[in-house]
Order: sequence, then C-alpha cells, then structure tokens
Amino acid sequence: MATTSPLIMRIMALSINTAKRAGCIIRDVMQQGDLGIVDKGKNDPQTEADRSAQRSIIASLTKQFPRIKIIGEEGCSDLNVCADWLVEEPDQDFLQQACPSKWRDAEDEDFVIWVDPLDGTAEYTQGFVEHVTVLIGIAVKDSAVGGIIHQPYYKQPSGELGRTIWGLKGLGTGGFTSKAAPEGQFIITTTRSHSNALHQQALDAFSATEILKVGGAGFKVLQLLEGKAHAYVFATPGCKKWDTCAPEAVLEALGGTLTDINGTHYSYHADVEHVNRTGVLASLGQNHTQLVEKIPADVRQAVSAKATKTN
Ligand SMILES: Nc1ncnc2c1ncn2[C@@H]1O[C@H](COP(=O)(O)O)[C@@H](O)[C@H]1OP(=O)(O)O
Ligand SMILES: [Mg+2]
Ligand SMILES: [Mg+2]
Ligand SMILES: [Mg+2]
Repeated sequence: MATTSPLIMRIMALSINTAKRAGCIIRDVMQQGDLGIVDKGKNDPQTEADRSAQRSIIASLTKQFPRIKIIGEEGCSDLNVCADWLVEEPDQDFLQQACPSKWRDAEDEDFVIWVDPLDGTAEYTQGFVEHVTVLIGIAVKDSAVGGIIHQPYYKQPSGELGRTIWGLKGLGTGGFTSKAAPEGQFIITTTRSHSNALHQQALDAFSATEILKVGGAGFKVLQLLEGKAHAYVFATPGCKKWDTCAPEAVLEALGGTLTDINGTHYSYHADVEHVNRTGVLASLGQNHTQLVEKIPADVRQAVSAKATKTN
C-alpha cells in the first residue's frame, strides 16, 4: 500500500475493498442456505453472515491499522481468518483522490472505525436482500467524517451484483449518481421492523404524501441520496453508532444532515454509548431544523425519557 497517502485516504481505500469482500461473504452464506440465526434480543437477529463478514472486515483493517480503535456490531471477533477473507489491497481509484486538508494530519489515535458488517439483518433473514448493506464509518475526533455503504445485492446494468458508495466530508461522494427528491411531495423512509406508538406519532406529524417502510439505516440513507425520499424518520432508540456513522458521513459529504430527532449530531468517540437513544432524523435538500420542529415537543421529550442505557 502507498504509505505516501494520508492515513484517512488509506483507511477509506482499504475499507472500500473490505466492504466489497464482506458483500461476497454475505451472498455466499445465503447461497449455502444455512443462515445460523441467533436471537440477540427482541427483533435483533444475528446470522453467520453478520459474524463472518465482521471477522473479515475487522481482521483486514486491524492488520493494516493495528493501532486504530475499531468497534464492530458483533463484538470481539476471532481475527484468525483464512487468507481469502483478508483484504490487503486498497481501492486504487480512491487513492488517486486529493485528501481534504482538514483530515490530512489525522493520526491513529484520532480515529474510531465503526463497523456494521450487515445492516438489515432482519430483512436478510426474510428475503428482502436488496435492503442489506455493509457499513464502515470513519470517525475523526468524535465526528462521522468518512463512510462506505456497500450493497451486496444491487444489480449493476452489466448484471454484476454489488455496488459500493463512499463519502468523505470535504471531498464528496462516489459510486452512485445523486438525484433530488420530487418537488411537491414529501416522502418519508422509515423502519419496517422496529415501529411503536410513539414513532407512529412522530411520523403522523409530517403529513407525508408517502411513507416507505424499508429495512436498515444504510438503505434508508441511500433512498435520500437517490431522491426516493425527502426524510428518514426513526423516533425511537434501537439504532446504534455503527448504523449511523457511515450513512451520516456519506449523506453529509453530499450536503445532507443526519441527527437525532432533536437536531443534535451524535458523537462517535470510542467511549460513547452505542445506542442512539434519541432516534434518527436525516434529510437531503430540506430545511432540517424545520423538520425537527415538525415533531411535536411532547413526542420528542417522551422518546428521550423512554430511552434506556443498553450499551
Ligand atoms: N430495536 C433494535 N434492536 C436492534 N437493532 C436495531 C433496532 N432498531 C434498529 N436496529 C438496527 O438499525 C437498523 C435500522 O433499523 P430499521 O430497519 O428498523 O429502521 C436495523 O437494521 C438494525 O441494524 P442491524 O440489522 O445491523 O442489526
Ligand atoms: Mg444487528
Ligand atoms: Mg445495522
Ligand atoms: Mg448489523
């Protein structure tokens, strides 16, 4: 690997290829047919694909960046992986990009890498595979700065499966074509598997013209990036830092905003509580503050009060 590129560029470039490799593992497990489902909690499944994809990602990133803190959804992983799962080549196209000056001097101890090896696990087990993404988020000093969103089941025009989207604040995004959401409508994208009465009250407050219920934080942010929705609303705890770090960075690299339902950005330092207690509100091309204000204050207070520490 070219050691001349700034550290953040090398992390992003290797993360792009590790996310792709994880996508292959996710497809392989599905094809082999035994998902090895374990229930981690209510509506919280884990499969062999989550476990194996995480091992591949964390082993690959740890080998190249042994001093960087990496936090994965599936806990401590066995890093003894077969050579086939170990990704050593960075994405060369990404390395050709110029590093934004703001991140050029960031060092090992400034980074936390948040890994969601398979976002949308419930949907994966139910056959809604197009909702599945691999998320690798790169935080610098507390903030979500870079992200990779890989879709293992995206069908390219060539017929090839898989698409990898990246975003780095100050540089921009790659891997897809952004589109503005339709004018004269207000389309919300939201959960299909983790709703409750309070969340429904928040949704109702928007008087949306359409509500899309899909799985995964990564897939919902993709719907914003591709102009299929105007806002992503999730007014309940449940999402974690590995769900939002990469999507937040990609969305904000394109000029959008991802916060909690009070309009406050989450922190992504190594010791932060994993659960995003006060939900998610994300938008692109909207007045984000006005969207926050649409959610009744009593609903926002109730969500905040209900949230319990579940790290
Ligand atoms: N109550 C919850 N328990 C566990 N994970 C949750 C919960 N709510 C949300 N998530 C995580 O956030 C993602 C987005 O949520 P939703 O699809 O409901 O909007 C889910 O796919 C899941 O990530 P994962 O699939 O990686 O476990
Ligand atoms: Mg999970
Ligand atoms: Mg997730
Ligand atoms: Mg996951």
